[in-house]
Amino acid sequence: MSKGILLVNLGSPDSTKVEDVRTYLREFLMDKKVLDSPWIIRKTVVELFILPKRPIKSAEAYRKIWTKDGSPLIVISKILREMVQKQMDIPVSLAMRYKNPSIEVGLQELYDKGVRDILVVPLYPQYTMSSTETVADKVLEIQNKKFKDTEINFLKAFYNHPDYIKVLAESIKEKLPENYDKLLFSYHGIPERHDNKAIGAAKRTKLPIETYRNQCFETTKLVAAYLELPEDKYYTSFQSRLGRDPWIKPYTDHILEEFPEQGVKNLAICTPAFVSDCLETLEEISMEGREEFLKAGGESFTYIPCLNDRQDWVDVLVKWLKGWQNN
Ligand SMILES: C=CC1=C(C)c2cc3[nH]c(cc4nc(cc5[nH]c(cc1n2)c(C)c5CCC(=O)O)C(CCC(=O)O)=C4C)c(C)c3C=C
Ligand SMILES: [Fe+2]
Ligand SMILES: [Fe+2]
Repeated sequence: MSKGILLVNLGSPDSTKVEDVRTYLREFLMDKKVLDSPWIIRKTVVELFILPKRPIKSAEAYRKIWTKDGSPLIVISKILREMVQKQMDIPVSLAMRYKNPSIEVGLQELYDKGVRDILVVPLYPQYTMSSTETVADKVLEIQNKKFKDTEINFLKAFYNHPDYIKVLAESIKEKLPENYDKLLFSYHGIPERHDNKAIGAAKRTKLPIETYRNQCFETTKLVAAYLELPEDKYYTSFQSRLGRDPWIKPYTDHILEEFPEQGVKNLAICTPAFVSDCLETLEEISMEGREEFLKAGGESFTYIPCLNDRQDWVDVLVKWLKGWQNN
């Protein structure tokens, strides 16, 4: 069977117009793997409490990072696809879990090229229900509706893979200032309830299911070991909180406020839950986070970019994809 690759990232609104941001947030937050309450409660919360105002604030944030070619997340993902395609002799397509290009379009593109054996690559190093699992759900739903004669497999989460750790660590090393007090690893957060579900599933099934929080700490530990960082030189925290439920801790915004009074004045920060820079890294961390830290008494703030279109990252992806292709 003819083989092909589908790279999948999260997705962005089509534009920074409030209405486009609202449509995007509706699709995103109505996903039961993101807001995991019963449909009627989710619908009420999303329509009555989130969608009237949040899109205005989010659109403003998107406007600060938007490029002439669109959302950084999409632009970078397109470049990544092109670079991977250059080194692969099978078709490589790109899709987004929310909005465009959709997973349906990505699968159709491969199908029209005669591909029937597909490796889906969720572009998330750590897996959890609101990232990797919802990509798999959507892909399988569409396969079942339209592409029943295809075989589909998924690339495993790579949060502890030595190839990934090496490129991540090297990307950090290149940007780490000589005199920094602490390197903060800030990961996208999730509600604690999501990780509790993973703990329940691990107990019930005796499968080696790792919580998202533990995976993040493992990524930090492996990068720190690679870079030979002493324990007092790095810290792990979680960003992007939404709503009133408890999310996994510690919270990045609290840490950024507390660090200066603990003597951490020169901070470097990386965001390893994201392989491409996006709203959460460029605006929430590099703009808002920087301001918060400096206001609290911090002196220097170095934002370390995501892997984006680094050649060593492309080479690692290509190595993994060729491994699958030749299997
Ligand atoms: C309940 C809410 C959310 C969960 C759970 C969640 C998990 C999660 N998200 C990412 C990756 C990204 N999220 C991004 C933006 C974003 N995330 C949420 C909410 C949850 N995410 C919202 C509402 C938004 C939109 C912006 C906003 O209004 O604040 C992005 C950036 C997208 C972009 O266009 O740049 C990414 C990427 C992961 C990996 C994850 C679980 C670990
Ligand atoms: Fe998110
Ligand atoms: Fe955010």
